[in-house]
Amino acid sequence: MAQTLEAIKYSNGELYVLDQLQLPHLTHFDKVTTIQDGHAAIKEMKTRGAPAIAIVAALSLAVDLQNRYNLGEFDSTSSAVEFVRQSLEYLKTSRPTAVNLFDAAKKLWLIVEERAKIASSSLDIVDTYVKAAETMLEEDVKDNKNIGAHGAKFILENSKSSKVSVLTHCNTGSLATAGWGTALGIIRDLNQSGSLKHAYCTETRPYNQGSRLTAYELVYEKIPSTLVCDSMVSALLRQNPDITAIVVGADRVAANGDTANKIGTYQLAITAKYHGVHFIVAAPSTSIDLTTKCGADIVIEERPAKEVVQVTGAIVGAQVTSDSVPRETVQVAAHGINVWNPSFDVTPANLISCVVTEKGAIVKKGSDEEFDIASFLSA
Ligand SMILES: CSC[C@@H](O)[C@@H](O)C(=O)COP(=O)(O)O
Repeated sequence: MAQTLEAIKYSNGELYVLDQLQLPHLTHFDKVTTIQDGHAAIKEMKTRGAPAIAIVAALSLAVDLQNRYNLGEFDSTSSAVEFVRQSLEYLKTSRPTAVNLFDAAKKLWLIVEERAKIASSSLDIVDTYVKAAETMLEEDVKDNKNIGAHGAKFILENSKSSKVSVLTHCNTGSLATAGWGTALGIIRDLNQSGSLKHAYCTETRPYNQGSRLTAYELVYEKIPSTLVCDSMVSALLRQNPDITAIVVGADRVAANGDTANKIGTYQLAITAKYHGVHFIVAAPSTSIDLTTKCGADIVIEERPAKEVVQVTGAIVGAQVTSDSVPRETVQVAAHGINVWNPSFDVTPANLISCVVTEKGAIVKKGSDEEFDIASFLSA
């Protein structure tokens, strides 16, 4: 089986981030040396996907801190601590919806704040922060593999057939995480065990994470798969009773199970319910925000109108080299039309069959058919 793709390369204090705006045409890594580079990569969506956003933010501060320490910029322990605090606040302003970034910033700050009570030098603070950020990178791949295994088990246990077809939305794979992926990790797991009949991925308008990124991952790993436009899913489910489940990721799961994910997820959940197809949310527990009671409290990012009215792609037939692919941006909508471009929507918990985390599959219990996520996580 082919190696999974990599979006984040980090070693010896150096960070390179795959520029996903160039995919699927060109593999180009940008070197990230400052928190400003990390912030821009996230805001411009060169790197995206809830777990990857958190990890790139955390590691951009790790490299920035080390560089500043080597240049002698911290004259005291408290100056290093203050730099960490301000940098985490700044990184949190890059994108608002995915909770993983806020969760990571909170955990990293708590570790540094605790260490600051006994640290005798700025180096101690730098080392403590860097180690904590590196641990997040390592943990994410482990968590994704567990999500993949739990999700595949849930689907197979709830299917009449030993080989299943599934549909996914947006990109939740190696490109959206430190590796392997969440919802796409479930597809990988099913494929690896010979239990996947076919995977379908949506285009995921307007930003096309499905056709540009998920399709790229599926083709790269030779997973049997088909791309459909977002508007084709209901027709596909009606025509193809083999599709057992729709699996999606999450940017934030509220305490009651309401889930913010890529725009278009909600309509998939409605059609899944109508067609009797399992609707599965796959996410690390770091995507669960128990402080947000329900979906109405989740801040939904709105993106620029140009992402809807324009399309950028490689020019068909143009001369391609290993480091450049001629690309063109064209206007596809009528000039002057008003645009609404929310990047995410909220799927109510009552449309979700199960939330799969690295700790297992959370299903609804009792006659009121509600998730008890807090008890599951604390068990
Ligand atoms: C494992 S990634 C989960 C989600 O972050 C994913 O489904 C998604 O909505 C990504 O949105 P994006 O705008 O590309 O960052």
